[in-house]
Amino acid sequence: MTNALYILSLSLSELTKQLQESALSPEEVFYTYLEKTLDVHQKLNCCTEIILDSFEQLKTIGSCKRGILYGVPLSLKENLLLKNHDSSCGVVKYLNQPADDDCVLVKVLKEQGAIPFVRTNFPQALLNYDCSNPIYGQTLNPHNLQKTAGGSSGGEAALIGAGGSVIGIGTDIGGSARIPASFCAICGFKPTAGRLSSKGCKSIFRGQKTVLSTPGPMARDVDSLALFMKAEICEQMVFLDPTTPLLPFDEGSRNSLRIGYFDCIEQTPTSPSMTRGVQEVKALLEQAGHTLVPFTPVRILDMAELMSKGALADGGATFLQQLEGSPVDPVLHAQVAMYRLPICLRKVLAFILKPFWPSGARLLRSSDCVNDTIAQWRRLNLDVVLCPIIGPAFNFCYCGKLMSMVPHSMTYNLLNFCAGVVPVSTVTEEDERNLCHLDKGGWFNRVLKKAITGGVGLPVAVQCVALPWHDELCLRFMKEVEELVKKARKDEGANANGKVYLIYDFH
Ligand SMILES: CCCCCCCCCCCCCCCCCC(=O)NCCO
Repeated sequence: MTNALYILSLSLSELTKQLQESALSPEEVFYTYLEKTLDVHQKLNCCTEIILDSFEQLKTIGSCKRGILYGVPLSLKENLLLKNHDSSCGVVKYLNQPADDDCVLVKVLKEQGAIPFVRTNFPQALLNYDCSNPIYGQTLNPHNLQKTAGGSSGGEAALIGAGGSVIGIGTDIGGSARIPASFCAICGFKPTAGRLSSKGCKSIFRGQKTVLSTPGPMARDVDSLALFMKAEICEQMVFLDPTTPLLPFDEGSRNSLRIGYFDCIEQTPTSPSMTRGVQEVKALLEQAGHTLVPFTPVRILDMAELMSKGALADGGATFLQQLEGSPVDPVLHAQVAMYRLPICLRKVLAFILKPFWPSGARLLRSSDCVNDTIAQWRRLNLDVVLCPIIGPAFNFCYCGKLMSMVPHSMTYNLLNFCAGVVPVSTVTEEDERNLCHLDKGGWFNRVLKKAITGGVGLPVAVQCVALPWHDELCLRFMKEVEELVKKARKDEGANANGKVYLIYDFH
């Protein structure tokens, strides 16, 4: 194995150990990843710029030798502010407005010895889970170039999934760190909003508090996500952003868990492979001695309504305003067409739709989704929940037509629970044959069928959820899932039946 292949094969924990012990130098690690990133970008169009300041940072990195991430090259989604760089969010009017300062997360990571070296792609205006915009174009999926990488942190997921970065940061208001992780076979984590600083994470809306956005790490394995959280959660973060809690990262230990599970949710399209992923992981968890309890998400239709009316309380007016002067990317056409409908026409449509699609037509009602959900967890005495995540990777331009799938991920932004995604399997021929069941389930199911047709071999992931501020527990649960899947793969004879996904094969 060449030195480059060796470096690229190391997990984040192994890499940091080798750097701290001087078995590898920051220079050889940096240039190895830079070369790989350039190669991956040529194929996938996942990057927006190489951060030239990183070459300067590399020269003085020795002063950060005691940092947790000393010498580790790091990738960043473009909406994370970086001093003297634009964060366009794919919108023309944000071009040529360089930031005055780095965002807090980047400042802390630099102190911890990490070297941000590349910025990554996203969908225009960030409120979509595809990955294309008129400035940087479409990002492709590393496992099938005919599919999207997902979004909105799709550039991160594609780059990490193809081996061009060992750790990166995405942002997530509706699934944007988790959905592309699912599409690209990596792990993505949405912490409880507020646990990590959001200061300097640019969004297209300001002041929207109903559905909370948060930055979150993305990497090839769960340990890397945990190491990232450990590096960020420190006194300096609280000093730079006192809105974050003085809550040290607790590595803890893994005990037997009581796990709620469900493999589909009402009125929300779910693909056969997403359902199978949950069922297979449920069986593995039971065999390992955990207790699995059926769980029905409470008031999901109320929540879907709150998501839509919270994230777009003005009916999409601000969203359209921000796009003024920009060409609109094709991934947004379905959404923009809806936001442009006059309010009176929407009301008429809602009236007509009500008997056929009540959830899409109901008026906002008051409800207490957070406390109802917590009460349900307490009644069942749950530690965590296992559930599906949107996937497998879609054909281009279908994400905007399938906003009806967003409750799979956005529910946990609305509730402000923490949630993460772990790849567990690949799409089988049988999953593909089972797509015929989607013909029966209404218009959205038929669109989903078109979106995911031709997906054999693509990654399948599951979602792990925990209560607010239980980020460490969520990560420990994700780690348990990851380890059980790896062990099952070995036991079943190295993927002989095509069921268990070979996590590292793609890298
Ligand atoms: C049964 C019908 C349910 C419809 C629910 C519709 C909710 C629509 C909410 C508006 C669209 C949100 C898309 C979110 C995609 C992910 C975006 C994201 O996380 N971006 C990160 C920004 O930092």
